[in-house]
Amino acid sequence: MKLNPLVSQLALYDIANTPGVAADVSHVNSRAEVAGYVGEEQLEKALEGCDLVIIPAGLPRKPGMSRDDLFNINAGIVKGLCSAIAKYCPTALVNMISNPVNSTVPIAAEVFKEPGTYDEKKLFGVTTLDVVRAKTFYTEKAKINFADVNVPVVGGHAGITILPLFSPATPKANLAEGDIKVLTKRTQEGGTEVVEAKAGKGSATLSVA
Ligand SMILES: NC(=O)c1ccc[n+]([C@@H]2O[C@H](COP(=O)([O-])OP(=O)(O)OC[C@H]3O[C@@H](n4cnc5c(N)ncnc54)[C@H](O)[C@@H]3O)[C@@H](O)[C@H]2O)c1
Ligand SMILES: O=C(O)C[C@H](O)C(=O)O
Repeated sequence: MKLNPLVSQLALYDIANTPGVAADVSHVNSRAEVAGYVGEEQLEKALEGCDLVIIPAGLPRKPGMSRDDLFNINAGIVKGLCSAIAKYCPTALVNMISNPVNSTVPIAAEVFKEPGTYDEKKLFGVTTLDVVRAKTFYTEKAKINFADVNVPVVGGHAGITILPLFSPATPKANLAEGDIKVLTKRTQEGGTEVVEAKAGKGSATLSVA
């Protein structure tokens, strides 16, 4: 976001350690001014005037966990943040990263419906990672150039709800049905692949960006 030329102000909010992250990010050479806010008492200031709110707050999975196992803790965190969004920047676009995305997006919708600020065109679950993975695995298997590869992915962001569509993928590669099954499964399990490789030290962060 700091590198995005459309961003003029970047407000970082966390319950801890924001000043350090904000100082670090502020040194990226782009026009966006960076401010760090820490703790609930500064949430109002962080959100005031925001056009876009990106929510990556909450627990990541550990090996052996499903995204649903994060529900109890992350649902509460998302609910709190969305209530504040409804109050302090009710017209902002909201990008939900916190898992389980299949549940945190509907939670956000319900929170926004209460004060009447819900707009289905302004609430998004972040599933770009599924597209990134599908493109990478397809490109490697098809032995084609990475430029201009397109693989649509529909559905949600957990296991079999992630549905990569390799048949209409371009450029066409005419992969065997068995290969498509393997690529589909690997895309659906991409998050688990990273969580297991990180062995308890978090989930995907680099491929997301
Ligand atoms: N949708 C996706 O593509 C995608 C990709 C990667 C991670 N995730 C999800 O994003 C979430 C965060 O993952 P991570 O690896 O960045 O975890 P992390 O532990 O590195 O960061 C989570 C941050 O949330 C903060 N936090 C906790 N409660 C908060 C609150 N009430 N308000 C604001 N901040 C709060 C923590 O202090 C921490 O800094 C997880 O649920 C993870 O599963 C989703
Ligand atoms: O898999 C996870 O827990 C994190 C994220 O949703 C991912 O797809 O990498």
